Amino acid sequence: MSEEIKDNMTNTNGADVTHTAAETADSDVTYYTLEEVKTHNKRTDAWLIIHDKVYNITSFLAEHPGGEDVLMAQAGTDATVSFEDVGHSKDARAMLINYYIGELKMDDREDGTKLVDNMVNTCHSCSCCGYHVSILHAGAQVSLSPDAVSSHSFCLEALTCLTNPPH
Ligand code: HEM
Repeated sequence: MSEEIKDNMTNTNGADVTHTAAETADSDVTYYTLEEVKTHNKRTDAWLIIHDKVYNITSFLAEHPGGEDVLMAQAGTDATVSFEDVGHSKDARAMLINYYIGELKMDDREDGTKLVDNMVNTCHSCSCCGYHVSILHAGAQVSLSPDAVSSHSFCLEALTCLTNPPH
C-alpha cells in the first residue's frame, strides 16, 4: 500500500483503521485471540468483538445510550448477535471505529453453521445492518453487500436464496 493513497485515519485508541484484515494483509493490523479478548472483561478494561473486529469500549461504557450494564454483560465476548439484535442505528455503527483496536484471529472466527444459527435467531431485527457480511454457508463462501443486506431480510432464507438462486 503506497503512502500516496493511504488515508491515515487514526481512532481514539491510536489504532490505524484505514484498512482491515478483510481488505488487505497489511502487517500493521493487530490480531487478537478469543482467549485474550476474554480477559478484558472489567469495567476498567473492557473489550468486545463485533463482526470479527475487536473493540476496546472501556472509555465508552459510561457514554453508551443503552447503558453500561448491557455492555458489561458482553465484555470479553463476541457481542455480534447482541449488537445486531438491538437494531443499532447507522450512527451507532459509525461510532464503532472510535473503539477499534484490531481483528479477531482467523482461527477463532465463528464457523458458518454457528453464525447462520445465530442469524436465524435474530433475523427479525437485522433487516438493514449496512455491513458487508461474509459467512460460510453450505460449504461455500457467501458475501452480502450492504445493498443486499438492506434489500433482504437478514435471515437464513435470504442467505439460502443468494446461495441457491430459485430455479
Ligand atoms: C461499541 C459498541 C456499541 C456502540 C458504539 C453502541 C452505540 C449505541 C447507540 C449510539 C445507541 C443509541 C441508539 C442507536 O443509535 O442505535 C445504543 C443503544 C443501545 N445499545 Fe448499544 N452500542 C454498542 C454495543 C452494544 C451492545 C454490545 C449491546 C448489547 C446488548 C447494546 C445494547 C444497546 C441497547 C439495549 C440500546 C438501547 C436501545 C433502545 O433504547 O432502543 N449496545 N447503542
